[in-house]
Amino acid sequence: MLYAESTAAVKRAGFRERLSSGELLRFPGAFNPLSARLIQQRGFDGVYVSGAVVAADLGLPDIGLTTLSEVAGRARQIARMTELPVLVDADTGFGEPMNVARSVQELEDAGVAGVHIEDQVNPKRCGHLDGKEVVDEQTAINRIRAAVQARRDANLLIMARTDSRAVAGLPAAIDRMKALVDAGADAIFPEALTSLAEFEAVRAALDVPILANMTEFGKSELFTVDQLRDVGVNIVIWPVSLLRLAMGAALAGLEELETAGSLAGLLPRMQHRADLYDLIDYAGYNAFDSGVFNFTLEK
Ligand SMILES: C[C@](O)(C(=O)O)[C@H](CC(=O)O)C(=O)O
Ligand SMILES: [Mg+2]
Repeated sequence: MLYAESTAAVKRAGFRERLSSGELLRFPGAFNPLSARLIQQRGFDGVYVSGAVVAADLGLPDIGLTTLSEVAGRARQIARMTELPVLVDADTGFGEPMNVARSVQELEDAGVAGVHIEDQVNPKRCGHLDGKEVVDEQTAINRIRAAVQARRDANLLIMARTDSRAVAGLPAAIDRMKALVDAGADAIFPEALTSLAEFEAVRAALDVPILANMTEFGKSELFTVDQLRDVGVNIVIWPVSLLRLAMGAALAGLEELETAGSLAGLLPRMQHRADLYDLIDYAGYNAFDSGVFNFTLEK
């Protein structure tokens, strides 16, 4: 009932422990707190909060228009509804290194277990689009140093994302990744790698956990969990996938309404009321105050 039982500190410590085991952790992106609960119910390892999804949800493109407050607010709503660790996309950190520091503290207060900060210039864009630009290495390092110094819980994972692969090629990108690890990054998000061999090369060059971004319609082939595990990836995200699936289903529903005039034919494709109530633990509220919330439902 109500919010998750685990504190943020417990979730962060658990995340660190699982990461140190070297296994591959699966983090689908939640587009709202309810979908985060579905991710948890299905036994995934963590929840990703995508900047692209926060923006798209507001009807905006992913070009750095969303504010720290909007992202932290969404991250807080999601983190408090799941026992799983939440990894949040902090884009470029929302400004200069001092802004990065404040962003990290705000997101830490929101209860997330990890934050990633990238080296794109502002205005940024999706890492799988052409025409990206990255800041110079010292600026990228300064962002990560500021993030590391700002956290108050040493278990908050600071992940450095670099978009340099598409801009400067893999060898230069790997040099930058090493510099970001030296600056204190706990993990690396090598954006827009194109092949499993590239993940293997990054794995061989670094001693910290690495993340694979399996976003659709981008530059990366959609590798399987097994393929990514075999090349030593530690976290895989499907950042926008649930939103894409949900929007696809919503469109199909609207088309059915237009043509059939009723949604009766789509009932088998819908989440049943009973499953929704299960996901939000309606029974827990019923037990808390059966005088007000009692309700039974046949499926
Ligand atoms: C991971 C990402 O940063 C996100 O915001 O989810 C995006 C995903 C996308 O736009 O497909 C990205 O830049 O890769
Ligand atoms: Mg993003």
